[in-house]
Amino acid sequence: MAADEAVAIRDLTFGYGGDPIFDGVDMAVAPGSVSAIMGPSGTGKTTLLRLIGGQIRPQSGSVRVEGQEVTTLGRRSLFELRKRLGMLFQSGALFTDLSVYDNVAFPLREHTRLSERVIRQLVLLKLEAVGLRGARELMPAELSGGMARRVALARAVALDPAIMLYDEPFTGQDPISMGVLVTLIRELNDALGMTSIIVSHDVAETVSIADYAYLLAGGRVTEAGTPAELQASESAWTRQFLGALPDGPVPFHYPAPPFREELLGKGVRS
Ligand SMILES: Nc1ncnc2c1ncn2[C@@H]1O[C@H](COP(=O)(O)OP(=O)(O)OP(=O)(O)O)[C@@H](O)[C@H]1O
Repeated sequence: MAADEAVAIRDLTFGYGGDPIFDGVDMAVAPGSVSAIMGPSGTGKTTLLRLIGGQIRPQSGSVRVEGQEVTTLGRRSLFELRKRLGMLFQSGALFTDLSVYDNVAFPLREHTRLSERVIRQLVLLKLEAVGLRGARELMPAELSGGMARRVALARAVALDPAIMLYDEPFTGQDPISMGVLVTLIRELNDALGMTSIIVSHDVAETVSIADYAYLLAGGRVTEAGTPAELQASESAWTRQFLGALPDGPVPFHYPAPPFREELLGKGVRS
């Protein structure tokens, strides 16, 4: 079934058992776009990716991926759907006992019946796309952190997913590797005709390649728009968040009595 939206979320509510994490989330991700999901720690960004991937089910609401309702899919259909979803998570380590080549070949050998000759073409193509065709014989222990993340990216797109989900893809990277990854994510999205959703605390880098960004807070999407629209937002909170400003509606200072009073010992018991 053709879908106007790569991912469409409507009136989503979810909680792990305690307080609800989502209370009416709506989101519409256009095919071919790069979208950023941002928000303070603990607002549920990773949880939202898990709901999109069908790893967890919401209490109510709808999550459609390429027109398919994920929340009611059975195991077999979910398995099929996941082949269309690529995931690059911060914790997604490489198999340490497999070479770079075999790491990228792994999903192809696992999920397809392609011959080794075809698999070789595909692996070399993906490694070329991330600039590491020449590193195919290396073992993961011989790679820098940036190279390892790029191999993981090549592995994540090995099956040509329609949608790529990234969870904190830049964490732990030096500025050069981060710049390479940022550009790569955008280029791969466009070259492979994917849709990408990125959860990241690296606001400036993520926004620099995003077509659209969602800010999550308090169980909802508090603001959504193009980076330019968000930068021009009337909300002081949004501007503070996007500009990484230390002070604003989210105060720098934990609530405390006036400093002068404390220095002078007023109201201090000990
Ligand atoms: N498996 C789980 N069981 C119970 N609670 C969980 C589970 N996973 C996450 N949580 C809680 O759900 C809330 C949202 O977590 P989540 O990791 O989705 O947030 P996040 O926005 O991705 O955070 P961060 O930016 O710090 O990575 C947090 O309060 C977290 O403690």
